[in-house]
Amino acid sequence: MTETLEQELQTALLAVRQAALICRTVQSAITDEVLEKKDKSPVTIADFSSQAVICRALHNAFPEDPIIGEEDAAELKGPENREFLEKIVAELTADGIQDPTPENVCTWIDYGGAKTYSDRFWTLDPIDGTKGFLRKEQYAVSLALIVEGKIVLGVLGCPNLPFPGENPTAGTLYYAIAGQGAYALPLVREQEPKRIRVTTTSDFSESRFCESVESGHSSHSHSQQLAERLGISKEPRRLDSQAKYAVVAQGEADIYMRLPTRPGYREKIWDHAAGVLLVEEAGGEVTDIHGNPLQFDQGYELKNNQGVIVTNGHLHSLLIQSLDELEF
Ligand SMILES: Nc1ncnc2c1ncn2[C@@H]1O[C@H](COP(=O)(O)O)[C@@H](O)[C@H]1OP(=O)(O)O
Ligand SMILES: [Mg+2]
Ligand SMILES: [Mg+2]
Ligand SMILES: [Mg+2]
Repeated sequence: MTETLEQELQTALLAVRQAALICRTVQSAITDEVLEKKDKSPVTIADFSSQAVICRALHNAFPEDPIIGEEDAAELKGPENREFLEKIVAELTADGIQDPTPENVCTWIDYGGAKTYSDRFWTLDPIDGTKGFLRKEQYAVSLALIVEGKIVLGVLGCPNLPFPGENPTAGTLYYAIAGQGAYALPLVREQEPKRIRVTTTSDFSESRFCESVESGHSSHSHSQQLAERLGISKEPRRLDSQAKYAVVAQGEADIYMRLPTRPGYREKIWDHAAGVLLVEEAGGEVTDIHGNPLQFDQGYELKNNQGVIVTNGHLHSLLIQSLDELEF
């Protein structure tokens, strides 16, 4: 990568930080402001507010860049959801965003409406782990830039993950640029970025894995069988969202398993892109369950991949081999 991506990095860090702080405000006040999407998954004022501010910032800085975002404003435009839209407007007004009229908010959200692959695009999950967000547990704001099918920049805002090596619940902002390493910044405090690295564990008996809280997103029974086969005895760490990638990248777990619960599900690119680069730049390895690289040039889904396996690198090939043998 000869380009420095400095402007992209600064724009992305500023936007994700702002969105993460908005999410934190909404999470601390959360009541029952949830919409149900067509696929029955929840979406909140914070998901829409986060997508609005990030897409607005990206559009201002890089008007030509398509954004493949998770949410769209279609449902917000219906009269039955006017009150919900007004709440987003009120939230963005309180956050000091300029001119957040209902129309502008919908326009900003829909900047994230690209669906197809292009040579250079952003992908955004305004809140990854909405279920964790609603439980007041882990969630992440995830943004990545993909150029010619390769993830070149990833930013992950994790408002409820403590800064590595510190206790307070102040939250952490992670970023990685291809070829330049993975870093953590406190979400609120000004500080030099701290380089993060995966563990050097090469023995499964000393390893710990993490996985989804939701057994509907990743099979807990299969991960347990695999753990037994490999001699992993430590309890898994269960947490929502791409925070799992951050936990592996900063060496707090050695493995993240995402094992399919049904054959037809295809992972979405915004659920992985930022996390993948973070782990790779921290020295780790990411593939699907068959050991194939994740392909980010197939549109909004990882069409040619099934599940995801993330490790510190040392444990990767043996883990994939055991998965193969288990033939789930
Ligand atoms: N059957 C499934 N398998 C894997 N991931 C899923 C499945 N259904 C939903 N998801 C996605 O898992 C992500 C959360 O993952 P985690 O459990 O690791 O926190 C969400 O983005 C969610 O997408 P969606 O936004 O459509 O709900
Ligand atoms: Mg969702
Ligand atoms: Mg989401
Ligand atoms: Mg998600």
